[in-house]
Amino acid sequence: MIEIEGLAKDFTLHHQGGAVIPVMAGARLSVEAGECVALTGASGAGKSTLMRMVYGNYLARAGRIGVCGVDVAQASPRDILALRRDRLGYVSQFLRVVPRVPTLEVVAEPLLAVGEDRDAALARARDLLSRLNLPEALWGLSPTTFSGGEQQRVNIARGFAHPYPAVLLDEPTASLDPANRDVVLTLIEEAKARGAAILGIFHDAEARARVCDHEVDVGAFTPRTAA
Ligand SMILES: Nc1ncnc2c1ncn2[C@@H]1O[C@H](COP(=O)(O)OP(=O)(O)OP(=O)(O)O)[C@@H](O)[C@H]1O
Repeated sequence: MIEIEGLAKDFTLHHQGGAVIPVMAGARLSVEAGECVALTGASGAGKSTLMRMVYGNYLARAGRIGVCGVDVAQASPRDILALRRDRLGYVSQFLRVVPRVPTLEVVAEPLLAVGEDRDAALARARDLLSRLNLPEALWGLSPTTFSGGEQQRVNIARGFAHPYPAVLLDEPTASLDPANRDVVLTLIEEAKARGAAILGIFHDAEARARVCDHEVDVGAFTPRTAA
């Protein structure tokens, strides 16, 4: 489902004399269907950089990033957008909200994008928002003014609306109370049970112990020259 081999990344600092900083080399990992793999390693080890390469936001210098039959390292922007629509979900810590779009639509949108029936998409959105304890009074409002934790729950509902075969999670329980954290971990378990391959960053060790099958220490891929 997710197969990474020989992945390398340099950052070129164009505003600092073009200095080239090698941050990753020889990265490899695989996530099978129904598995959740946690990226670990010290701050600055490259966890977020690796996730951004898998999602196609950062270009790799070398290597292969196979996601559901697409090599993201080589794919065209159009193929990456199609992959994100149908097969690869991403729950970041922060919601990027389109102004004036009501919460229910924000959550249903990924389902509508793959051609799901509108009533079914809205029903799924309502179900997720109520499981995540977002008050019904907020569903018709844009999430722009919501609290950090409310926005994170809208983002999680949106990320779990469509049953993507591959999912990236960036600290999905970061600003949640224990009850909502438990709901999110249950959503992750349900996604695994339906065969999703999940790659995530979890600073919450208990969450990692509950849902993750393996850990990959990204520090092992830090080039010596950058250490
Ligand atoms: N856009 C960028 N330009 C230059 N260097 C970058 C950029 N993004 C990340 N880096 C560098 O790449 C390295 C890895 O950063 P990254 O954010 O991936 O680490 P991380 O493991 O996610 O850290 P944290 O746990 O603190 O979030 C760091 O040395 C960082 O300074």
